[in-house]
Amino acid sequence: MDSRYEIQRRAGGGSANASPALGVQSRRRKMPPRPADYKLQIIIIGSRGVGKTSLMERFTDDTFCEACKSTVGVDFKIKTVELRGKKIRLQIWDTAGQERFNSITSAYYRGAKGIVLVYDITKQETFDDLPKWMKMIDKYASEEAELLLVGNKLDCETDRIITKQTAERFTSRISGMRFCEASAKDNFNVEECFLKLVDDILAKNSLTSSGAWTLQGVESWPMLTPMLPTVVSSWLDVLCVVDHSGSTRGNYASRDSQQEALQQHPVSAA
Ligand SMILES: Nc1nc2c(ncn2[C@@H]2O[C@H](COP(=O)(O)OP(=O)(O)OP(=O)(O)O)[C@@H](O)[C@H]2O)c(=O)[nH]1
Repeated sequence: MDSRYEIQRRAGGGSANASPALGVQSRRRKMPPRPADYKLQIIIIGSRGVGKTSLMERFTDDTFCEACKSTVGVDFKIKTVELRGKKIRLQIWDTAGQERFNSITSAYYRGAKGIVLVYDITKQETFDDLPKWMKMIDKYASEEAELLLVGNKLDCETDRIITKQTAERFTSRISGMRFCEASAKDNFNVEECFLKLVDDILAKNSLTSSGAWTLQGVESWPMLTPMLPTVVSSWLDVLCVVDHSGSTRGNYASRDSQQEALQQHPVSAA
């Protein structure tokens, strides 16, 4: 197969009566965190119920939801990591697995530097669906995107249907695709998988080339900056806060609003 399947200002700071020690501490608190050097987008795709949201939430918040609602359209979360001496802000897009949302989710493939394709090791049909997802990748994603196949729900070993070897065989047919197994529930191998993907992206893209984005700060959004929670500072985050009343995650279920957003703020800098 040839195609590639926060600083809140603390009260007390600056008081003339404050002890010298407190003054030092207060000044320290005012030091802003070092800004991220780069921003990358990662998209998580795969069939319904395989654990895409769970993997994202485990990686970004270290939480697990036993009875999550199915994703509608797309959601995202932000996580900042340090790799290769650089601070990288990851924008992780979690897509709906239901086919009826494909027309919405497909618009998010193009800006992604990394694609996480997930199946459930206990559900044959989610593995059988992989070629269909590869077609989506071929059609909508950048050829430069790094691919990672994740067999999720490894805690359910006794119910395993898809062997590791079967998945490795599938992966070997796809140029450059990596494979790992993980459990969002047990927090097994989740961070490792994501970090490996990010490292691959960094290795492939020169950090100073157009392959990675130089972070654009919120300074260019003076009217909106006071509205932003700490973790939300890019233009796209601003857009989502406006749309979703302070939520740190976005959700676009409307194709019109999504297209409008993409037109006003192109996701890809390529
Ligand atoms: N045992 C086990 N259950 C998991 C794991 N990851 C997710 N689940 C469960 O699987 C179900 C679906 O998880 P989600 O994260 O919502 O799956 P999704 O792929 O985002 O689903 P859609 O949004 O419908 O596409 C939920 O009941 C989760 O609690 C895991 O690693 N192990």
